[in-house]
Amino acid sequence: MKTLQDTAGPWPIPVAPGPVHARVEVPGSKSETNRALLLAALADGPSTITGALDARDTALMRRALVSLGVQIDDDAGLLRVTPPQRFSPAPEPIDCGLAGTVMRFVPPLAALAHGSTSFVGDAAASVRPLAPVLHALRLLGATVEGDAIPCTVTGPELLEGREVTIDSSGSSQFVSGLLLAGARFPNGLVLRHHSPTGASIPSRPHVEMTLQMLRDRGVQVTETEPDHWQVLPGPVLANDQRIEPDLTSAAVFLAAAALTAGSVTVPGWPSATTQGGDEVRDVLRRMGAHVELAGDELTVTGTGTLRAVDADLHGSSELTPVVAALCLFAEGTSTIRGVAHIRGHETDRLAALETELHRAGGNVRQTDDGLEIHGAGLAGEGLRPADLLSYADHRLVHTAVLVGLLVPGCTVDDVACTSKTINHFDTLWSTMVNSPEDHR
Ligand SMILES: O=C(O)C1=C[C@@H](OP(=O)(O)O)[C@@H](O)[C@H](O)C1
Ligand SMILES: C=C(OP(=O)(O)O)C(=O)O
Repeated sequence: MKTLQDTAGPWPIPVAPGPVHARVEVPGSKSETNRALLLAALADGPSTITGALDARDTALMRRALVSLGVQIDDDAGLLRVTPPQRFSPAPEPIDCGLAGTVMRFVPPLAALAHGSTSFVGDAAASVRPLAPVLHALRLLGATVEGDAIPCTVTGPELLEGREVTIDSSGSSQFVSGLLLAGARFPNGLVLRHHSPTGASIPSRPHVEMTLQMLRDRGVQVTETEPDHWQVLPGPVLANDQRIEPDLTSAAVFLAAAALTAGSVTVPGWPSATTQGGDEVRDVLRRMGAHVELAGDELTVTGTGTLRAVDADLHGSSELTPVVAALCLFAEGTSTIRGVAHIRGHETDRLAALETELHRAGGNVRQTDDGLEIHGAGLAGEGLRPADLLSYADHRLVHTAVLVGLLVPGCTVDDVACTSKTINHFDTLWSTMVNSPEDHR
């Protein structure tokens, strides 16, 4: 089996030899891990984190925090995080890679260091929106050069501001990043979202995740009215956190069951969660799959029927690339709506999905806020083998492997970019596709 290490060129996507039957242990949530790391760095004493995701985005977060003076020890997967007395400016530019959570969550923390910290990233990072966070830091009293990656944040002796209004319709991470550090600003934080066009904050469950993790650490944060938060200044209490599996990462594996009339089980599924990826259960059910949560095991069983769906993914926009692949094989015309802002994700996902699904013969059109997909049915009528492109976007690889699962002869150019959220994705995927039935 070819793995990332020996794959230089396009990766031949494994074709389903029949129904996929597998049990897949999905790594920890990127969103929870990076919040837990950041909050541990801001805490009043050492914290531990178990089940943390170990992938590129979390490695970048760890390195960023260490360069600001945080100590992180890895004891066979148990992370011990010890905050410094006071953050020190990073001696070298902080590499954000293509991680939204690093580029939006770390600058507010860097503003607490007295001195200058620079931020750099992958080529595509510089077109991801960041200005609202940097604008807020200026209002709070930091000096900021730049409006995107690369940029430099210089913290004063004391941040004197308190009230900021930003437009967070481009990403929920703007609000999350400011709220996460808010209790450590000397005057706390009063934060409002206001969009001149009336556009709302996307990926709302991620804001709930931020609020819940703050409250779990004793931070007093209230949503005084819709889109208006107040964070009181005070300590962030150290704690010990266990990270849930990443439910958005799980989606691509579960989708394989729906596409092949197979059955995929993901253990560790939380009964209650703030992860937007949990929405995948509802989408799969509405498309015709059988979805069952027994204890903490989620099993999706394909029924051989895949119905078109009208899916508003405004709250769970990360799911769009996987849902788009499912819609490609559905019976009838599907609509994905509410996700205009994913043009600012790792790539312009609406344009990329339109182009790549076309490449495989799909009948797909991007709309103002989503996609319209005329499904080819599970028989894949009219679809053809294609050399699919990923645009350095891990979730475009997820789309590609689902297309190639049913359309023999497809490749994807950069399977290695999946390491953003899943290490060794190619091995995990090939193993799942080729699992013998008795390995359920
Ligand atoms: O806060 C977070 O951890 C995230 C928020 C969401 O961002 P957007 O609001 O930009 O969609 C999500 O898509 C991203 O993958 C992770
Ligand atoms: C949008 C995503 O990532 P990021 O955290 O970099 O915004 C994603 O993982 O789908």
